[in-house]
Parts: sequence; C-alpha cells; structure tokens
Amino acid sequence: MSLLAVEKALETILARVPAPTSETVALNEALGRVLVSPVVARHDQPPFNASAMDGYAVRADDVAEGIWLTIVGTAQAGVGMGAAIGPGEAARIFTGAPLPAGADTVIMQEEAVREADRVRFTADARRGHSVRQKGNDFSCGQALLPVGTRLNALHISAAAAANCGTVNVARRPHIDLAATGDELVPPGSPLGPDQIVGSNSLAISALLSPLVGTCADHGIMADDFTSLRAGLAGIFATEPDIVITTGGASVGEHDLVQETLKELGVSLDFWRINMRPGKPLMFGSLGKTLVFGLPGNPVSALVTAIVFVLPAVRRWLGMEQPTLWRLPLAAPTPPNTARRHFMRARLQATSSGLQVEPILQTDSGHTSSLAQADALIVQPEFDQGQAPGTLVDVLPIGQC
Ligand SMILES: Nc1nc2c(c(=O)[nH]1)N[C@H]1C(S)=C(S)[C@@H](COP(=O)(O)OP(=O)(O)OC[C@H]3O[C@@H](n4cnc5c(N)ncnc54)[C@H](O)[C@@H]3O)O[C@H]1N2
Ligand code: MOO
Repeated sequence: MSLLAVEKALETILARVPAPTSETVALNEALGRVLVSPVVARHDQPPFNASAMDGYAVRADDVAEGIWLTIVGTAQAGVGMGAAIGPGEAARIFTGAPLPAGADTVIMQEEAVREADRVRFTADARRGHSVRQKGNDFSCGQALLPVGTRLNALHISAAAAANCGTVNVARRPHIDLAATGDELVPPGSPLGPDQIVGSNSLAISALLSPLVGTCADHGIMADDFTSLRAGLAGIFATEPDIVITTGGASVGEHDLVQETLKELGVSLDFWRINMRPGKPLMFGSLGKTLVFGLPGNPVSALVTAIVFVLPAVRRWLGMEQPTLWRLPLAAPTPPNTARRHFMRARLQATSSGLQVEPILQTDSGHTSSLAQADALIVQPEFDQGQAPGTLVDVLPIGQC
C-alpha cells in the first residue's frame, strides 16, 4: 500500500462514522453533551414586563420636576401589586417585580425623593427605562441553541432559563484502548532494564474522555500473536464502538498488530498516511466497530489521535469540525519533506495579535516538546520553509 493523503484518510474515516443517535438526559447531567435537537424556549423571557431596578414604577408622562406622585402600592419579585396605577400615581417596586398595569417606566430610588406616601424625582423619566420588556430575552418557541452545540455553563444557563428540564443529546461512543509492546510497563512501575513507560493509553484516554461515554484501558499486550489475538478478540467480543491500539503498527518483525487485526476479521481501509509524525496509522472496521491502529511513538500516537480519532468522535456526536487558523509565523520554519508535517508550535499573544512559533524538535518519541506545544503548524508536503510573518495553517491543541 502506498502512503495515503491526510485528507483522503480523514474522508474515509468520517464516511464510516454512523449518524448520531439520540438520548434524553436531565439538564443537570448535560454538561459537555452535544445536542441532537435544538433547545427551544418553553415560555417568553421575561414572562412579564419586569423592573430592572429597585425604585418606583411610574407613567413617564406624569413625571416632571417638582411634581409629587402618590404611592398606591408595592410590587416585589414574586408578588405583583395586583392593581393598576392611574394618573398621578406611582408604585414602590423592586428588581425583578412585575410592572403594575398602567406603569411604563421605572426610576431608580437614587433619583427619587420620598416623603411618606408620596415621591418626586430628581431626573427625567425616559419612557420604558429600567423595564425588561416581556419576551425581550427570548420568546416561547424560539430555538436558543442549535443542534451540534456542545453544552457548556453558558448554554446550560440559557436552557435552564428556558425551563428545559431535559435535553436530547447524542449517545457517546464507548471506546476500548490497548497498548502493545514487550518493553512497556504501566506508569508508576519500577523501570527494569530495556523497559519503557507506556504513556500512550493515559494520554489518549485524557484526550477523548471529555467527549466519549467510556474509555476502557485494557493495559499492555505483549508482542506475540497468541497474546495479541486473545487480548484483541476479548475486546471485539464486547462490540465496542471504537477500538484503539497503539504500537506494533510499523514494518518490523515485532509489529504484529495489523496481521492480528486481519486475522480477527477486521477489514482494513488503509495503512500508512503521508504525514509526520504518524505515518504507520491503520484504520478499518469489524462489524459496527471502528478500529484505529495508532503508531507506538508517543508523539505520533497523540498527533494521529488528534488529527483522526478526535474528528471521528466529533462526527459521531454530530459536532462541527474546527477550522484551521491562519496565523503569522514568529520564527522561520525549515523545509519540509514529501510528508505533511504536523509541526509542534506555541501560540504567542503579541500587541499586534496572535502569532505562532515553531518548535523545531521533530523526534516522534519526544514527549516533553509536545507538552510545550499548544498548536500544530500544518506544513504542506514539499514546503520550502517559510520566513517570519508568513501566514500558515495552525491547528490549536491547547484544549486537548
Ligand atoms: N523500517 C522502518 N522502520 C520504521 C518505520 C518505517 O517506515 N520503516 N516507521 C517508523 C515510524 S514513522 C514510526 S511512527 C514507528 C512506529 O512504529 P510502531 O507503531 O510499530 O511502534 P513500536 O515499534 O511499537 O514503538 C515505537 C516506539 O514507541 C514506543 N512506544 C510504543 N508504545 C508506547 C506506549 N504505549 N507508550 C510510550 N511509548 C511507546 C516504543 O517503545 C518505541 O520506542 O516506526 C518507525 N520504524
Ligand atoms: O511517522 Mo513516525 O510517526 O514519524 O515517527
């Protein structure tokens, strides 16, 4: 198989992702979930003309310098006055209270002089001032949040105000994760001779967990057919939505993942992408299960998870894909090879706007440089290298 273009690989993956399916959850459990139906207001907001200030409800036409109005009642939040005000009258009113019939304006108490049951004002009345008109926030039946919205605190505020106790959200995929490699030990273990700490599973789990239902870590599988076959067959038996392996994806004698997956019935769509890091990525499916075989190198594993697995999960949930940013380079980039380079980089906020500074480390086993990055510059194949100030494509990864 020759190297596949990044776009073609992504297109192939996204075409295999099923359409979102819906489940209903209580709003207090909906943080981070993605809407499959819009949030629609169930009432006008505010439901009545309401005071925005503590002060006096008046008829604007009645207010003039030196004129006293008679206070005929009180309106407070939750308890309206229950009567109208007439010419020459005012009502004491508090923030959030329904405006009494007949009133059209509220004047705040700092601009009022009160004596017993009468009041005059030190400022002009501006008709409608300090009144939140019924429905000025939203009206009954209005769509407030569209399909595809990933609910954050701001969205939950609007949905709650609209009296939506439940929301329809996308079912989240269940993911099974396995690392492969005889040399690997779990993080936190004593490190024996020739051993490496397996970091990929924790990293990928951290990347995907905010979006997915479960991300079950099946630990480390040895580089032999018997262990791999048994381990992976056990995972496929539970029919997860997505299986992700890391390591054993390349061409060495110990890279057995591809052969094992095929033996277990996985139909492979592709293997090897024209990118760095991350060339030996595999993708296929077994029944309804999508299968990603990511490279073992930690930077390659995480970059391919960001570039291919995250978009698949977003599609699964019905979310939009983020677009690349165009930012000026803060420093030159070196020439690229024939493979598209997802170059580690740092965003810099300057007085003239955002810039992106390339990190020149390209070793795909070098995790500390990836930890310093909050963006990837997407450098085209055969790019001859660019001077500072040139606009380049940037994929922000600071939220990952
Ligand atoms: N002759 C060739 N050799 C290699 C090629 C090639 O085209 N021809 N491709 C290289 C590229 S590019 C990559 S990327 C790697 C990927 O190889 P594998 O997917 O087979 O990964 P491994 O050999 O299993 O491991 C590579 C490296 O990463 C470490 N590793 C593995 N798993 C983990 C883990 N879970 N956490 C942390 N580190 C891990 C492993 O110890 C190795 O150091 O192949 C090149 N070779
Ligand atoms: O394509 Mo590999 O991921 O560079 O080391």
